[in-house]
Amino acid sequence: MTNIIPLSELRTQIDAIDQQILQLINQRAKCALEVARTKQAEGETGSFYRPDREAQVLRRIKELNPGPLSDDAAAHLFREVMSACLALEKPLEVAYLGPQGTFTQQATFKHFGHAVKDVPVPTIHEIFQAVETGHCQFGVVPVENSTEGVIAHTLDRFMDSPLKICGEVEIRVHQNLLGKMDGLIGISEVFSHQQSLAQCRQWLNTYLPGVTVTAVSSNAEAARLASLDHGKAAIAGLVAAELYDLNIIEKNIEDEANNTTRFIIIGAQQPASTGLDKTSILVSTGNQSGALHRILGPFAEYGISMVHIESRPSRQGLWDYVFFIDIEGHRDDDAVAKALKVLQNNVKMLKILGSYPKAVI
Ligand SMILES: C=C(O[C@@H]1C=C(C(=O)O)C=C[C@H]1O)C(=O)O
Repeated sequence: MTNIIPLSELRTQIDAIDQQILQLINQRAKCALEVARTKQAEGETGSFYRPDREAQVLRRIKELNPGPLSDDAAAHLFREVMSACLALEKPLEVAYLGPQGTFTQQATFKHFGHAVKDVPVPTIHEIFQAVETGHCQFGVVPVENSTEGVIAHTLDRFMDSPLKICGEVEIRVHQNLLGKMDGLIGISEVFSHQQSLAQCRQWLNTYLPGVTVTAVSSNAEAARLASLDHGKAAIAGLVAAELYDLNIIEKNIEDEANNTTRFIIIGAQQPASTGLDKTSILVSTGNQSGALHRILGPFAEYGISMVHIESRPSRQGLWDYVFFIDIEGHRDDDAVAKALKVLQNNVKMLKILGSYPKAVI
């Protein structure tokens, strides 16, 4: 028989370990504060947050992790430790698509940790504005969903914004039917954001045929409305259920099993190369033949993978388009720099929206 260690002894061990962890974390926090002082002494102003350095710290933790904690669990713990360390100086102010309880808020905490000051903002346009005016240092906006495709508002806003993309984060999006009722019978209306409604279209047709479906400004707003009327339901995340004290009538009602939304972090910063980065660009060719060839040629020539391409009307002429493109690598990496230089000569306009570390957690 294996030797069973008494509970009291295990708890004594855990208490002693916790004391050591606490001391070490505080030692780390003091170091992080010193980093801030050094940055200040070197003349840096504004935020001491460094997305490139944070990505490297988290990647290293995953590599070093001996287990039994999973690499992801270890990285999440360190995400929070870093967040708390950075907040000692001054918590970052991050604008996100509110109100509280949205998936964008979840994405904000996943990327920055919980020590940020999260500032709910009602529209994507105003999130850009909040960062452009310096009201917040960073913003978090959805950019694409695996079921529904790009969020056009976000892409379009980049056409005239000086802001850069300085990070990305993905959230596995589970949709749920929430309400004050106990089941599907008697539901007269369902509220949700238009993206979420689209992600649950088949489910709604199958289980709530003929029920009025109304798009509102956010899932959290839908949950709030459902909390006011016992005959009306909302489609939203579980955080919204808790926030508005709603029953979970049906869980995971999204049509696609891997429904995932990608969010980007916008700000004035331009992170340094980490070796595992992406670069997003905006390209306009004018209404010419062979336009796509001129765009893709330089990437093929320098062996650069394109992860995403999306076209949007340029709004500068009928059938004139701009392309939003994500490639692998950082603008300072040799091959990417060379390809972008060639591209610049091939097209009417090239705007680098940012080079940033690939999502780590
Ligand atoms: C400590 C630094 O500053 C901040 C805090 C970090 C941390 O706690 O590890 C990492 C990057 C920055 O966001 C640093 O630049 O090294």
